[in-house]
Amino acid sequence: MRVKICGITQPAQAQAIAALGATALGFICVSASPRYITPEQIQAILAALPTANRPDCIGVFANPTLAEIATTLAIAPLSAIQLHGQETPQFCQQLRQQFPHLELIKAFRISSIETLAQTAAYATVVDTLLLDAYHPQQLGGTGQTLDWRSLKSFQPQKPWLLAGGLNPGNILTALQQLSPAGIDLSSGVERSPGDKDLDLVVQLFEQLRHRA
Ligand SMILES: O=C(O)c1ccccc1N[C@@H]1O[C@H](COP(=O)(O)O)[C@@H](O)[C@H]1O
Repeated sequence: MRVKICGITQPAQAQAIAALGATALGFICVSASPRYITPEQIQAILAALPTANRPDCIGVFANPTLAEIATTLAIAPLSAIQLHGQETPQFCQQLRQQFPHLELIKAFRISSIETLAQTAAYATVVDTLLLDAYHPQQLGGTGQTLDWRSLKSFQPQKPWLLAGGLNPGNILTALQQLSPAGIDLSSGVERSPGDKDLDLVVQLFEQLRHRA
């Protein structure tokens, strides 16, 4: 299972989290977020990571322009882009055409079970879907959980990642109910926004080992 730790801001924490077993690291490219880092800061983190068994490096954007993504990629060679705003399938298609080597992840902030239907329109234009909890004022990193039971019937045509308020204390409960291709954690493994708590990341992987 993929394990993405998001909201990384420090090279040493990125190295430690990769060594603990994270398969993906997320970098927040949304300037309004307290976890925002510049393309230059991302570049410094990528340079600190080992080249062998390197985790996927994912830039998280919300309603970006193609030019903004291109500028970021020119500085920081990310392997994937996560779109966390109201990006259309047409925009995803354009992004895919411009950057065919990138994994495209489309995030959906789910306010009700009915909103899951919108994911179908993206199945052919992205590689991976991601479900996060809805918050009226914040785009992400909210610490709010989804109603996992209501997602049991979610069987999309693409692999999907579960996000939203996951932490070492609730991850096994979530995974008893759902079988996503991966999980995505941010505020549930940090001391303050962008400052990851390595003890909590260790606890997360201990919990995941119990499941195996
Ligand atoms: O983390 C942020 O600050 C953020 C800002 C803008 C868009 C997305 C953001 N984070 C994403 O939120 C989810 C889960 O967060 P949490 O575990 O509930 O704290 C994750 O997909 C992050 O990529």
